[in-house]
Formats: sequence, structure tokens, C-alpha cells
Amino acid sequence: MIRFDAVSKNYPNGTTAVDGLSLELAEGGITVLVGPSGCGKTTTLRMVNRMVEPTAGTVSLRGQDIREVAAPELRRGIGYVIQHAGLFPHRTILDNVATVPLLLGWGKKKARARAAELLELVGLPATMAKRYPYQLSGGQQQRVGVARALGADPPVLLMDEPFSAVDPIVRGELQAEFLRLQKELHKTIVFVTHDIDEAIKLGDNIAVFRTGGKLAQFDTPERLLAHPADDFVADFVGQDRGIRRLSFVQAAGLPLREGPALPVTASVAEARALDEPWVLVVDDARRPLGWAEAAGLADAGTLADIPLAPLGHTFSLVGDSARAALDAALLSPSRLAVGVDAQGAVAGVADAYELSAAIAGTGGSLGAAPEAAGVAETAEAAGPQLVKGAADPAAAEDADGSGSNTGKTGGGDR
Ligand SMILES: Nc1ncnc2c1ncn2[C@@H]1O[C@H](COP(=O)(O)OP(=O)(O)OP(=O)(O)O)[C@@H](O)[C@H]1O
Repeated sequence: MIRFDAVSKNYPNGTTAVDGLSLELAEGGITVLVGPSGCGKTTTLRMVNRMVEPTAGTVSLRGQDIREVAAPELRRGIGYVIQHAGLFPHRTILDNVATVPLLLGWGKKKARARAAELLELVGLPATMAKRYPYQLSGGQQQRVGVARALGADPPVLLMDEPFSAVDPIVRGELQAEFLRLQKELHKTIVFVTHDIDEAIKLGDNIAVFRTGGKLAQFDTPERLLAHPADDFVADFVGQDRGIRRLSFVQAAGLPLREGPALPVTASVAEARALDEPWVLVVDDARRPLGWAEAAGLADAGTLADIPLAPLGHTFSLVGDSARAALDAALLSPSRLAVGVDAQGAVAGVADAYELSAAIAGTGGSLGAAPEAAGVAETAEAAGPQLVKGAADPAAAEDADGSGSNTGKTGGGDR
């Protein structure tokens, strides 16, 4: 719905900021523009709302050349969010957010009611409405910036490095919140960042630019990681793209086997009899409680009487990615990843070798025992599949409402 046709921008000093860009951005999706400093991302973004006019070519919005629309009218349908939020320092938070509705002549009461709604939408408590920007943290200010951009409910949002001025933890929270919001709002979003991790996490599609304002590749995150167009893109997406690609493979497709598992009511003698270095201890609903190390087992009593090594992560077959599964295996004291179903019950286990073999498509199932067979067979039949959204544990948990019984599934793993 936003289309660039052979668009270039040359500045009078001889700089070519954007060079012959042709690109079509999907309606209702997030397109991320990413690339090294000075490669023309911001210039491209600003050509959408006519803050920058192209030297050559055409930008169109829903089929209409944007030069045919007066800039103020065009911008009414396009929200704009920038780094450091750009709030008005002498206006309260509520009035900052009410700015656009007021400009549209909504009347004070209605504009403020809308602003209060928007603050709630971006996850800010009502008590902040009366504060001034300097009384908010950087992350909170960015939320206000997003709320303000949504003021007139524009179908298009332009976001220029909106989360790069905050620390990594707050950035992660803002990104998760942003994805949640987008699930509700389905805006057409153009998002500029220089951070490839952010691009992969947020983008439905990613346009990678190289210096000189040239488009190097336009693709989904999965394809960018799997099939970088050339050495520049491969370098830019990073050496660990093999691991990161696993974020797009569903854990549901991985074969699991029944692990050495016993209920917490079982005797220590039963655990010893399994002759395994580690035994997974489960509750009466087969939810995992922890690992018992055979070497440390007492002579008598039940598994309830002994201290268990923590599970580490489990991974959910509903919504988690293969990367979360591999992570779970590597972090587990037994080196076995525990897969749980939608109810949080143990579906089976696998070690890193089995998981990587399965992911590489060379098998990996080691004969599922009866309890796990159903899951394992279904999983194998389906095979690892490329999915959208499997990589975002927060989103996945939202989607299936399950998460893990430990509350520690996966990890921010894209
Ligand atoms: N008004 C201007 N006059 C001259 N050159 C400009 C102007 N604005 C931008 N440029 C140049 O155009 C090129 C692209 O700039 P742009 O801001 O689009 O890059 P960017 O990819 O967003 O960079 P960054 O990640 O550093 O923000 C740069 O070389 C920049 O110096």
C-alpha cells in the first residue's frame, strides 16, 4: 500500500541519500528499514510523509501519488514517532497526547478523553497524565510518543529509531508492547532501525540498505537469515544467523522421547533403578518439578524428600521456537530439554544433538515411548515448520495463553 517506484534523493551537495529505490510495503504489516549509518533509512521514511521530496521517482499511498495530496492532509493519516519521543516539555502528558485530536478540532473534552484512552492503550497508568515529560523515564516518554502518534488513529505509522535511546531491558519491554499493540491495531508501519536484532524481532518484512542509499535485500526475517542475497547482507545479519534462524522454526515440529521421569511420590529406590544420571521429577499432572541427580540420592524415602536441581527453562510445544528448545537443552542440568504441552505437562525430552539433527532434517527421534509417542509421532509427521511469531515468547504466550508451568519458557531468543 506504500509504494516506491524508482525513487532517488540527491542533495545539492552531491550526496545520493537514496538511489533508485523500488519497494512495495504491505498494508497492515511492519516493514523495517535497516542498514548502516547514513545509508538512507531516515530519508526513505521521510519521503512517505513528504518531509523530504524525492528528486526522482514516485511514492504512492494506496495507489495515489502522494504529490497529489497536500502535505498537511497527507500527514493526518500518518503518525510519526521519533527517537527521544520529541514531546512538548511544557505540556502535560495528557495534553501532549491530545495534541493531534485538538489540531483536528475535536474540542478539549473529547480530545482529552481520547488521550486518556491512548495512554491506557500504551500501558501507562492514568496517574501519569498530569505529569510533565521530564517527570517520566525514557521508556515511559517513548510510550507517550507512540500514544501521541496514534492520536488521530492514522492507518500509517512512521517510526524512526523509536526505541534506541533507552536501555536494552526497557527496549525489550517496549518492543514486546509494540508487537502486542500492533496485533490489536494492524497499522501499516514503517520502522527505521540500525539494529538487525530489532529488525528481525519486529519486522514482517525487512529492507536492508547499503551505504549509498541502495536496497540490498527486501525479504522476510526468515529468508534474510536463511538466504542473504550477498556477502554484505550476510555480514550485516551476523555470524550467528544459523542459530537465530531457529527462532522461526516451531518447537511443535520437534521429535521428543519419553525421558527418565517419575512422579514425586515415587521412591528413591525406583529412581535408582532407572540407572540414569538424572531423573525428571513430575507432579500428579505430569508437570515438571525439577531434576533429581542419581549420584546424590539417599538410600530411602521418596523423591519428595530430596532437593531437586532446578529445571532451567522448559519449552512449550505450543508457541515456542526450536531455538527455545535448544536453549533449554543447553541450560538443563541433565542436558535434556523438557518439552511441555499446552497444559504444562511433560510431553517428552530431547538433547541438543537430537534437536539439532531433527532441525537439520536428518531424523533425531529416538523411539518415543508410549506416553510420549502421540506427541512425538504427530510432531515428526509435521516436521519442523517455518512459522511467523514462534520466535517471540511473549507473543506466543499471549496467543495460546499457556506459557509453561515454570513461567520460564524459552527466552527472548530472536
Ligand atoms: N539535508 C541534507 N543535506 C545533505 N545531505 C544529507 C541531508 N540529509 C541527509 N543527508 C545525507 O544523506 C545520507 C542518508 O542520510 P539518512 O539520514 O537518510 O541516513 P540514515 O540511514 O537514516 O542514517 P542514520 O542511521 O545515521 O540515522 C547521509 O549521507 C546523510 O549525510
